[in-house]
Amino acid sequence: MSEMRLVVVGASGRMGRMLIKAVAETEGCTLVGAIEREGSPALGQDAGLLAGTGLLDVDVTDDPLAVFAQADGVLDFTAPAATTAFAALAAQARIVHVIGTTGLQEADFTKLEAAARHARIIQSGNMSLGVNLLAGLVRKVAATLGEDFDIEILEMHHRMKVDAPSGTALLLGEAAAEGRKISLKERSVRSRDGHTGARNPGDIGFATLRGGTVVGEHSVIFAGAGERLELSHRAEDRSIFARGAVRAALWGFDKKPGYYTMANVLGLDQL
Ligand SMILES: NC(=O)C1=CN([C@@H]2O[C@H](COP(=O)(O)OP(=O)(O)OC[C@H]3O[C@@H](n4cnc5c(N)ncnc54)[C@H](O)[C@@H]3O)[C@@H](O)[C@H]2O)C=CC1
Ligand SMILES: O=C(O)C1=N[C@H](C(=O)O)C[C@H](O)C1
Repeated sequence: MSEMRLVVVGASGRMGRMLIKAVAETEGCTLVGAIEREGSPALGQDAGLLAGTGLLDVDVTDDPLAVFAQADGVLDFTAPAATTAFAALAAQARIVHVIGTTGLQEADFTKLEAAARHARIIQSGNMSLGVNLLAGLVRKVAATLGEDFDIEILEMHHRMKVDAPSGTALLLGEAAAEGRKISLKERSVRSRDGHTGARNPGDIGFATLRGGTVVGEHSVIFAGAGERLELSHRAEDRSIFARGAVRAALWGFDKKPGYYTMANVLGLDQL
């Protein structure tokens, strides 16, 4: 099979630079484009120099249409409005679109599902092996323990993160809700303040911490009477997400158009 030609969008972001490096270091793929938003100071710079890998002879541009036409896949860790626009372009170009962007709302997911009629969309709030394995464990524990164990999800991220709860916290909440056979939308409690009254049995609570340079920490707490079980993941380096995204793109290369997740890529969908 020929080398997969990949584009990184959001090239100068924290994840964008990690993705450029991961593509450059992975066999079987090659970087053919790097996209940034209009007005970004990174425009015109060499993507490799930007990412600290050495010259790659790929200039950062703000013209995705021309670049997607020459590519097999796009790696996208940007922002919801950008991601839905890139999905439409990926559908037009019939390519793989790996989406790590979080903070997506229902209307955004509807657009991504429409794009998945022609693109191979692989979307996940967390591209690491550890978190996707954790989600499987959470689903099993939630199914095993009854409603007398309260589920609370705690996350901490760096001070620059703009969305809450994190995509990972929501992914873990969905796994817990699936295990319990309830709807997360109906049972999630996103914040508490003031006289809230006692906790409703069966709710799934979320708590968010932000500060410093924390890459990403998540705990799912099952709190019962007299005992507590905690399942946790700590990301120590953003490269785990970037390597996961490149692995997802390579996995998607020979797949049919559709909407896939990291659990499909990692073969954890039956867990
Ligand atoms: N699913 C996962 O495993 C992970 C997801 N993320 C998510 O990825 C996203 C980005 O995170 P960071 O890299 O930390 O943020 P960042 O703010 O450092 O990077 C985002 C980049 O996207 C660019 N961008 C925004 N709109 C654009 C457009 N229309 N065209 C081209 N570029 C555009 C920005 O200029 C910026 O350089 C967030 O939603 C974050 O939560 C982050 C890490 C792991
Ligand atoms: O913004 C981040 O940094 C991260 N975002 C993802 C999320 O929202 O869960 C994944 C990871 O935890 C880092």
